[in-house]
Amino acid sequence: MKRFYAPASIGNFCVGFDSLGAAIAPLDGTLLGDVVSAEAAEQDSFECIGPYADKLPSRAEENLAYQCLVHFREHVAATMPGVKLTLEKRLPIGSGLGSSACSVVATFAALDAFAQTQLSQTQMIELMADFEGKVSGGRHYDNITPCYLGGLQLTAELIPDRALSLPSDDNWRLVVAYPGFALNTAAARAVLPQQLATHDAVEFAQRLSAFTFLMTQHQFDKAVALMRDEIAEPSRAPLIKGFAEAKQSLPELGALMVSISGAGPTLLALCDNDQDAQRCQLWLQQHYLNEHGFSHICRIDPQGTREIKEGE
Ligand SMILES: Nc1ncnc2c1ncn2[C@@H]1O[C@H](COP(=O)(O)OP(=O)(O)OP(=O)(O)O)[C@@H](O)[C@H]1O
Ligand SMILES: N[C@@H](CCO)C(=O)O
Repeated sequence: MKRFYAPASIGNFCVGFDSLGAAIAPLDGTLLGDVVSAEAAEQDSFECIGPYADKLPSRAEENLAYQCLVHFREHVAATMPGVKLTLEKRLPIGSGLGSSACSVVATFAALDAFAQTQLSQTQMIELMADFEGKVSGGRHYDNITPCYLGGLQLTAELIPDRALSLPSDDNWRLVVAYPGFALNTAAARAVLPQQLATHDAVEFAQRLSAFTFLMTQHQFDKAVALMRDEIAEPSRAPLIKGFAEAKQSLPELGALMVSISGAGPTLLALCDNDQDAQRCQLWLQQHYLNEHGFSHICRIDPQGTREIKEGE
């Protein structure tokens, strides 16, 4: 049996709309992501279990993981033996934590290992991005690539091998708070501006290129000081109850930057020490989460998708 874990990720990472993303790992060791297993069977079958399984369509045909299996058999490994695919859905849907990417990445990683197809990194990322594009209303790589490869990734079709891995500060504490309601990614993309003024496009390019350069130079404080999202946040913030208040309150508690994770509604607060992160987390627990929400203090997950043992 092949069993793979794919971690949650933060799309956009504030300054890199559709182009920058980070895989995350809670400091307390919680597996914040989906798990997929592939085991030999007489014929193909699919099961979806786990805490968020009941939030997905009940028909296998509508589940992305099953769609990935059908595609893999038809287009990649026609002679693969029969497989029982099980998705353990551990991330909420429409969370801004790359939930669909997690299922897609874990499924293709498990199938590639099960069928011993040994696809290249680029082939895998392209397969995965096709499926992400199907549901989110746009083909973007910023959840797929960090989820698959780990780390902080500058990622796009025009980038060699689709990904450039950036260093990050070991002191960073990423406080993520999922408020407990869903925001559909396609809906959150529909409110984005259709066009950018030349000045805004130039400033976006300047900000992302300076951020990237400073990160490669390990000048993390200067890089963080540049972090602003003027592309997506202005039009998405009104869709997220409580975001504006959090953005105002958290810097006083030590957050160096407050932004929307991916398409939202998960909020990201960046701190550089545990005490500030704990203060921000407490505020978010008290003011941002409903009874279905959760929060974690995370670091960047350097590993990305990986094989795990049964029971892990
Ligand atoms: N295995 C799956 N995981 C997640 N979504 C799935 C899956 N299978 C089917 N879907 C459907 O795909 C859509 C995913 O919606 P959306 O893109 O908003 O969510 P998301 O990827 O979870 O968002 P985010 O990237 O912000 O976490 C939903 O309609 C959901 O029902
Ligand atoms: N870059 C994508 C991420 C979706 O999680 C967006 O912001 O729409």
